[in-house]
Amino acid sequence: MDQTTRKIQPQKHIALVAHDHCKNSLMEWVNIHREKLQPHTLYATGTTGNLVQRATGLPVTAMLSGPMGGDQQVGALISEGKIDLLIFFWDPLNAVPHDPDVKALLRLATVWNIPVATNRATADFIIHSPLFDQQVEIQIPDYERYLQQRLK
Ligand SMILES: O=C(CO)COP(=O)(O)O
Repeated sequence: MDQTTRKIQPQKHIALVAHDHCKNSLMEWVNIHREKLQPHTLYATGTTGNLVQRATGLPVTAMLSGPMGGDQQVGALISEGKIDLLIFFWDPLNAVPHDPDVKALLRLATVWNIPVATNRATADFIIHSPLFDQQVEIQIPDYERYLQQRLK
């Protein structure tokens, strides 16, 4: 796949997602890093978003709840280049009914090469990275060229 680049702006669009047993941990993490997260635009799946907003007062654009399609909505935003960073505390110890959606979300985050934290330690590394508040250029699939080649 040919690659092109996309600029991630200093003010980022960040998606927050947590499975039920991980929600407290995510809310605690957001509270700890409230000041750092404040200038950025937050998105989330339904329950996570409402809980984060209630617990921290930060504005969050909430999609549908995960099992009802929220993971897919976040994945669609990633495919459209509208999400720059995914913080997804997924639960490795409990099954969820929408496991294919979880996989699809993680897959699209990898396809579009955005930074992803799937646990708290990685989220800490990302938020403490000097790149967190900077403009960053990432490599992404060159979709225009991909389409042109398929239409030849
Ligand atoms: O299920 C989720 C992610 O797979 C999260 O959904 P909620 O934020 O609605 O709980």
